[in-house]
Amino acid sequence: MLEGKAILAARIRELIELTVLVDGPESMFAEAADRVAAVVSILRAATDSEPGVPAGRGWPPGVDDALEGVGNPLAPPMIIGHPGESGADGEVAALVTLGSAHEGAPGRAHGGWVAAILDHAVGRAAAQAGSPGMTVSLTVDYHRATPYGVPLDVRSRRVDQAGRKVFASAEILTDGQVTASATATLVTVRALANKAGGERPGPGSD
Ligand SMILES: CCCCCCCC(=O)SCCNC(=O)CCNC(=O)[C@H](O)C(C)(C)COP(=O)(O)OP(=O)(O)OC[C@H]1O[C@@H](n2cnc3c(N)ncnc32)[C@H](O)[C@@H]1OP(=O)(O)O
Repeated sequence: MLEGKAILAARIRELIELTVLVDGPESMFAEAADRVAAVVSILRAATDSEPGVPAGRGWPPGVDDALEGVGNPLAPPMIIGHPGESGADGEVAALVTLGSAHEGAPGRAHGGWVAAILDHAVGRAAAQAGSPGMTVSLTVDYHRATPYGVPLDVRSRRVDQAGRKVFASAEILTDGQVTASATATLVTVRALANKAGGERPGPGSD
């Protein structure tokens, strides 16, 4: 594990939260922006990559993953349960805590983030069931407010399979109540199936 990267990402998440929450004089923002620019230049000096080029994160999800990567400041991150902690019948259990930066309607998580969590959860469930694939259809039902600032319990499972199509479902719960649920169709992709436990193909492989 890249511990230093995870620590940096955690600090950046804090920075994002505070940037959303804080109000203050222009001078404070200017000073903070200058200091952030200094940090950016440290990282820029260490890479030839340009922002926006494919990161080639590949498979399986790693430290830079968009949802569960502890080294990716955009990832909440989602903590996927150890197989031993999974729910019954091959359920995948995960925990995720969103913050103020993920707010949509006042006081509740943005529906897009809720959908992203559910999308990732069904992907994880398909992979755990031995059929890693890509989501081709995701139907989300928003039952009640999904809060931020508290750990959310995420459950997912493969429901069925027909040829390359994998059907999966997932829910987000808080205080034992389902706030959002999803059903999904994924299509198994040969490169993922071949590499589920091994090398990491680039994005767009099939
Ligand atoms: C472990 C970590 C989990 C990470 C989870 C991340 C989840 C994601 O974000 S995945 C990224 C978002 N999804 C995508 O980018 C997928 C975009 N789609 C694609 O690239 C292509 O559709 C691809 C490669 C998956 C499949 O293409 P292709 O191999 O040509 O399959 P295709 O023949 O069109 O379809 C296969 C089957 O799926 C069905 N299908 C395709 N699209 C849909 C759809 N939207 N709804 C229902 N069924 C569909 C087809 O009808 C076909 O069914 P059948 O076998 O019965 O004829």
